[in-house]
Amino acid sequence: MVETEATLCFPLRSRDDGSGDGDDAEADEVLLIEKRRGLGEGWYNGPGGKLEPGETPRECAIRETREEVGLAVDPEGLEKAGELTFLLDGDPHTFCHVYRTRSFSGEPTVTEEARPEWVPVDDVPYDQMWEDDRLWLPGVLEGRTVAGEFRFEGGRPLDEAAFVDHDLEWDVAGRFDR
Ligand SMILES: Nc1nc2c([nH]c(=O)n2[C@H]2C[C@H](O)[C@@H](COP(=O)(O)OP(=O)(O)OP(=O)(O)O)O2)c(=O)[nH]1
Repeated sequence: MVETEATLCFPLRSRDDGSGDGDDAEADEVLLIEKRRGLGEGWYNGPGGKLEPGETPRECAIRETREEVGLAVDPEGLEKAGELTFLLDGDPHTFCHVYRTRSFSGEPTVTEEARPEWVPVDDVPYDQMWEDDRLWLPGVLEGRTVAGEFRFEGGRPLDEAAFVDHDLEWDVAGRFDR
């Protein structure tokens, strides 16, 4: 099986926590999408998708975020947060570059592919996401870096396979070359 290269991008913003208690505590929110078609349809995820020929992962993350939710991400502020390998029945299926950013402009809009939604980082709907996300996304949203391998079995497409096990390494920024 030929491995696909893909990206995910998690835009973050700070919001007044609304407690009205007089301090300036801010709660972070992350822009998730409800995916409206393709792999992972009906689940929440970050904007993202497969690399096009000749495209770098960073270019792909920026393009997909623009196409799926209409946000213009500033390349300078795009921070590499993870590299995830998804294996299906023992074979590499997708290698996914994960980014986060606080530098973008525009307002998220609904497209044919995605319905965007700002979600508090401590209230991410992990029960409506890929099963592995609860293992790595909380750390990514806290600012950490991660390298992970996730093994799925017994099906094609990937989103109908069973998640069987994983390996994770944290704080691996030195390993990322782009
Ligand atoms: N959060 C998360 N994302 C995943 C997992 N596995 C996985 O492939 N993805 C991501 C990588 C890609 O961003 C996305 C799949 O690519 P895609 O959105 O282009 O797929 P698609 O089939 O809809 O492609 P297309 O028809 O639009 O070309 O899903 C996972 O376990 N967790």
